[in-house]
Amino acid sequence: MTGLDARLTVDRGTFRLDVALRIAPGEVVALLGPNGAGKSTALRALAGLQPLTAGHVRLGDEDLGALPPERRPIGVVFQDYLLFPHLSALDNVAFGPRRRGVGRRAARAVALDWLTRVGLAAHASKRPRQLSGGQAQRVALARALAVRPSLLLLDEPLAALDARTRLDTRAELQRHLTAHPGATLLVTHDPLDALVLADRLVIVEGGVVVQEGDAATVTARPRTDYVARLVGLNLYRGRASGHEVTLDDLTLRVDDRVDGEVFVAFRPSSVALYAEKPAGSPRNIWAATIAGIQRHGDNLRIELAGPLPAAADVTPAAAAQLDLIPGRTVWAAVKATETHAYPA
Ligand SMILES: Nc1ncnc2c1ncn2[C@@H]1O[C@H](COP(=O)(O)OP(=O)(O)OP(=O)(O)O)[C@@H](O)[C@H]1O
Repeated sequence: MTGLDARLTVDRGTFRLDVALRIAPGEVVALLGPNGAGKSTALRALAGLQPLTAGHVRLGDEDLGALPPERRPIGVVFQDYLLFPHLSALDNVAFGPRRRGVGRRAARAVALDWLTRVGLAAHASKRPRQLSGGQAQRVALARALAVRPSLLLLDEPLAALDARTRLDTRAELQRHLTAHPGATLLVTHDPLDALVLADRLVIVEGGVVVQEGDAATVTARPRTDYVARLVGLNLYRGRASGHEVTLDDLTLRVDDRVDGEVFVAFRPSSVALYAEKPAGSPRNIWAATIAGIQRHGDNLRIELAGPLPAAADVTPAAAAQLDLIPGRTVWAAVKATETHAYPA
């Protein structure tokens, strides 16, 4: 198997996508980004469904640029699975091998093998409309893998599924991706899909890559507001000198020793709220206005406005005691040891 080396430049009206992507054989890369960032455009460009303005798509030594979509050694799973409605599950999966010149019987044998691997051998003769959403998605995966693609493209493969089915299908997908010897690109909105399924994250915003790396690094050191929200951290940019970081309206004391332009991040659960200003404390303390309150798992997530816009997680009991209502002023505190500062 060979890896992917792509430079994708695509102009679509006023939007320009310009990203470089390398994926090693066996590696799973998640492409994450907000709506309109260019994820689908990148996937379609790799599949040959969207012409490049400039750049290249190579798999090992092979240049795919001149190949039409159906001749590319690529398997694609779309969000809405796009199975052929008039073909059985078996023939849907056999379609790829048949198209690549495999005889009818042999193609069906390959298809049955793949349906067995995704646990659907008993449903081989069913039409797509007789399958559940999760089953149809597994048939789509079997169909994509049946051609043994050098590059597997997954476009929001779990987005159309309900929560329970999603959990099961994600676990199953993980098994198949681990076994897949080729490169995989997973386009997703869902940080959980990315963290569970991918070896590496590539984050695009406005058509360019804003951050990439393994999950541990990206989640510990977000570099944009979008990434910070994705991983659930408060994020600020400022100027550091020693253990002090000067932000727009506030100076934060941090544990890390840093100098120059830095990011400071901390968890919403690290922010404590008080009705009265806590006295004699080594913590960072600032006055904040409650801008919003939302449920967040078992806790409440409080949106704070003021000199340091932040999210704070508090227990419902604490919220009741503090009488947290929108518009109220509270004191927020975070310990230096709960912050994380790193070069910008
Ligand atoms: N048919 C089109 N013609 C012109 N511009 C388009 C077209 N489709 C999309 N775009 C532009 O391309 C940009 C990227 O769209 P794309 O669908 O790739 O984003 P995305 O990251 O996949 O978003 P989403 O998560 O919403 O699917 C959009 O901002 C949009 O302005």
